[in-house]
Amino acid sequence: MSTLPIVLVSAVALVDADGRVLIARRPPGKSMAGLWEFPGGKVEPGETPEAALIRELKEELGIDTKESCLAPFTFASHGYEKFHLLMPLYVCRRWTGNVTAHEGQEFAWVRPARLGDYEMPPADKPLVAMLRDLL
Ligand SMILES: Nc1nc2c([nH]c(=O)n2[C@H]2C[C@H](O)[C@@H](COP(=O)(O)OP(=O)(O)OP(=O)(O)O)O2)c(=O)[nH]1
Repeated sequence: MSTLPIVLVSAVALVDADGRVLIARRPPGKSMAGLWEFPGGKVEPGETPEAALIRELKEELGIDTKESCLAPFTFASHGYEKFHLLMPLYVCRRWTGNVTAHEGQEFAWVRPARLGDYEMPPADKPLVAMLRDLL
């Protein structure tokens, strides 16, 4: 049996009016630097996954959304070497403010069919397939 800690990370596919999805590039110095990911981050103790996302979207992108605008879509359950990632993925089509790189990150708005052109963490592969087929 694995004794790896389970790390809960909330992530979101922000979808714009043209049906494109926002991905962000992991900055140098972090684990998996240079890979593209869905915005989000670790859920802190005492926080709900939705509250974590609302917080991260404000911190990372400078946008505001609310819980009722976060629709559960699917999740990733992936064994990394040092931890097991459990990552709910929400879809969000309504927010206020303009997406701006608050933490110096690079962004891309991408059609679901083109997400495969961007290198993403292994946990994200099944998520990309689901977005491509179901979004
Ligand atoms: N936000 C986000 N994280 C992802 C995705 N796919 C994936 O494997 N992860 C992993 C990368 C990190 O290990 C973790 C998110 O942690 P984080 O972004 O909040 O924190 P971090 O980079 O400072 O953490 P660390 O891994 O450098 O310790 O989840 C994704 O699509 N979006």
